[in-house]
Amino acid sequence: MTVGLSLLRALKSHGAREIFGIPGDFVLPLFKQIEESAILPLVTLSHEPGLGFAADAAVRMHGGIGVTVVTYGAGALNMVNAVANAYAERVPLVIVAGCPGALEAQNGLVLHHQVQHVDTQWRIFREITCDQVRISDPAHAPDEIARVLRHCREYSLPVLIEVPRDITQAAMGEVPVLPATPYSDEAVAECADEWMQRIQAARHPVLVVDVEVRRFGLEARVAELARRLQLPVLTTFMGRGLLAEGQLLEGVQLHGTYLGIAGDARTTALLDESDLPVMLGAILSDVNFGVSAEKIDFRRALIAAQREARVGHHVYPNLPLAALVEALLQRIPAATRARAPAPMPIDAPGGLVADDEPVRAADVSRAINDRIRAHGPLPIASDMGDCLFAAMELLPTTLVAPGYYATMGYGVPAGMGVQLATGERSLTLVGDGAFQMTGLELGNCARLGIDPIVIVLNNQSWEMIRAFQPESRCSDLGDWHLARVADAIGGRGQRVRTRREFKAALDAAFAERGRFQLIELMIPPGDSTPTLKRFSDGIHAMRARR
Ligand SMILES: Cc1ncc(Cc2c([C@H](C)O)sc(CCOP(=O)(O)OP(=O)(O)O)c2C)c(N)n1
Ligand SMILES: [Mg+2]
Repeated sequence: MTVGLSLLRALKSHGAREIFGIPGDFVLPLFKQIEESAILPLVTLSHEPGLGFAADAAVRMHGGIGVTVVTYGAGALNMVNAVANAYAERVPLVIVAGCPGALEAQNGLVLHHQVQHVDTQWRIFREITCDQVRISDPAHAPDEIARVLRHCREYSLPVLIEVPRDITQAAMGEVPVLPATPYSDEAVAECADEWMQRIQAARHPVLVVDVEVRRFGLEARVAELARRLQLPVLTTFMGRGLLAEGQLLEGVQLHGTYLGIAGDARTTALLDESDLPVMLGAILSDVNFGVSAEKIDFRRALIAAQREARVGHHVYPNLPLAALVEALLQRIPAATRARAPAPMPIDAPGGLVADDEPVRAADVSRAINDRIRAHGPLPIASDMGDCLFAAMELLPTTLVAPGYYATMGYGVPAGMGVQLATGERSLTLVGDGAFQMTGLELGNCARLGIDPIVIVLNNQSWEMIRAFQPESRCSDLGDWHLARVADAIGGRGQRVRTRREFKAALDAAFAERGRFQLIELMIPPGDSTPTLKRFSDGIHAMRARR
């Protein structure tokens, strides 16, 4: 077997479902084997940032690992921001990057795509991946690749595999799937005992769930834990959309998303006034917890994330989240206790009034919630901008978004990745500024056989920038007539100004299959969702207090 085929088989055996790639001369030998072997389907897009975001969203939906294949230098370095997003948001993404062969790397000439050093790509990716391997010696490479792929899965973080272009055809053995990294059952039991003692002694415990619960496929088990513990449940900003699938919510007291000063006061109080936050898979980020008026004292919390568990000041290292969840479940009788009070109705506006009033940012969640109430949840991708705050106003539904890393450009490629991964039509929320960055990837939909629906909140500005710094004039973007752009690249564009037009356009978009749909909402400049307004008011108020 060749290096290329063995690597492709290994990616598949470790949970890859497809390859997102853009070729270049440093990876053409590998591309040839990808296409000839068809071990994994190949999806090509137009620009590496979009490629990385699409692969990120796909693996968030189907689990396993995501895979991108890019050329050396110009390709891989063009994807750095998308990989950084995956690292920050704990996404298991494999970057297979071409690199120079051994001989050409030493022939004394500076190579095309090379930067300061022939290893610059490697050095940059060490900062945004948890492990790396360069396949330079096929005799030892299988074990090294196995180690890297296990790290990708077990830490749910990106990894780099460099493939020198002169080695792709060399012979290499099978890459083993290593057994799970061992950990101490005793430590898990001791931690679970300690957590249970504290949970039973607490007066107002609250369960907070975040992205690692999905990354490790634990939503059903965590929902069962929530049912048995009978605790109120909150998601973090990043964890919005967790437990939203199907029956997961049965008997779970999901009270919505913690938004601190920007959220519903009763929901916020569940965490701010809790004497024991139990935080599963939580990233302690400013977006998740920085908007708390009462600075949360995490020393009184129980926190399990990044393969360790914390209790007060001490830490249990090398403790997988799945093992802890199972150990906790073993300590709680399955018999359901007295029904706990029903959760508070999730603060989700509905009831779009389809009249001739100008459409506003607040109407986005109203219209989508009406759709969810009438037709059930649907997978949603959101970009960064006020659209992400609109996504916080939605009823429980699957959501992929750069909730913590907060990069623009994620939405459109992510919505495409969602449909490519699940076959389900996705709905994407994106601002006009972010659409300008990666929106043209939609031109690939016809070739890929997908038909996502995209709602662009076109306020003709970087409105969030203006919200944070009103005096900035750099935020004006002008009118790009994005509905016409959609028509030009194979979709159907509808530009709407009133709420009546919005409702009609949304109904028409869902009614038509076979081409992507773009609804361009002409939002009045200066308008924003109530959630963004509360966030920015709250942040200004907190800054004023400091
Ligand atoms: C790649 C990238 N560049 C810059 C930013 C900074 C930034 C925001 C955050 C603060 O980092 S929000 C925002 C404006 C977004 O404009 P648009 O997509 O039109 O959405 P809206 O008009 O709803 O704001 C920028 C430039 C970013 N998050 N990501
Ligand atoms: Mg905008």
